[in-house]
Amino acid sequence: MTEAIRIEGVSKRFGNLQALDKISLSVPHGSFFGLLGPNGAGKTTLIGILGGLVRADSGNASILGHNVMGQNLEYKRRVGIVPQELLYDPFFTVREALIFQSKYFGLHNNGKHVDYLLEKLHLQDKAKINTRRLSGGMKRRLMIAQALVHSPPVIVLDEPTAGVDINLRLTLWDFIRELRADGRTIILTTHYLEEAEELCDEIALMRDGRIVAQDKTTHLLANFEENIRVRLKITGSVPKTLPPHERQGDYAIFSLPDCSHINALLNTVHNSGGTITDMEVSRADLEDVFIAMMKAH
Ligand SMILES: Nc1ncnc2c1ncn2[C@@H]1O[C@H](COP(=O)(O)OP(=O)(O)OP(=O)(O)O)[C@@H](O)[C@H]1O
Repeated sequence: MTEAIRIEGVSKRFGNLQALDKISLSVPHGSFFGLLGPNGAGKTTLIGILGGLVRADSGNASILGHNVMGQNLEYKRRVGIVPQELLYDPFFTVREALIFQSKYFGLHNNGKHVDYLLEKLHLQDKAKINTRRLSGGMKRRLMIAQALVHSPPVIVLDEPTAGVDINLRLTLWDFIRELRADGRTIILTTHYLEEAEELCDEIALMRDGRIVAQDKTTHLLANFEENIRVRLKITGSVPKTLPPHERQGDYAIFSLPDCSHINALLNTVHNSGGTITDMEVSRADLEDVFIAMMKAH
């Protein structure tokens, strides 16, 4: 598989703050890639470098083989970036803004594609409204449409669902999945980890300007050592020799490597005269992996 994005040893300082520290990352073309990390990890700075908005101090980055750091702006045709902040031009209607954006790319007859984007992003009935009059969620949809006017093969979405209601979030993901099925590469940052777990086939976890893990989502979950979570409510005599656990009110929470350890746990409770009055078993999710990784680094 070719690489949609290649980042090699990219560093960026803001004054005393090392926002990015020799980041290297490879995003396969055609993948749905999640870039996750706590506030301030450096995700937006890295995306800014890919979009030519932030100048790296050192390192290299390319999109589909086109360097993003030199004078050649050819890479801009290959990528559509949806930034986190709501940026819009208050002088245009929604449709005018998209037609205008198309012209930046030399697309002078882009009306059909603009109408397609308006429909897919549920903005048709807002087409003739001034962008100032859009709600926050609608402005975000307009920004997504703006990033797609030139049908870029690589799409970078920095928290696209922040401030978007649940119905729209679902339709938005359907649309993004369609784009992906069409062969595009999607790079996503989000703080909704269940969203990342469902959508992304590969994930990089960032912290303090560094990548602390990068793997297929299924591998990250399968290799997590505390894969099974058992929540028990024990009444009667609570055994003194319980394996390590956390307390949550009346419940004891156990993290086990796999299901084969459940029997031994239940036997320990039973043999000491304890009674289990409630039990819940769940698999670790991306949030558990994320929290454990952040603690470890
Ligand atoms: N222009 C700037 N000047 C100074 N510091 C900056 C600038 N841009 C970002 N930073 C700092 O760099 C660090 C990384 O910020 P960045 O926005 O890349 O993080 P992030 O992972 O996108 O966070 P969030 O999840 O909150 O969006 C932060 O400590 C931030 O305060």
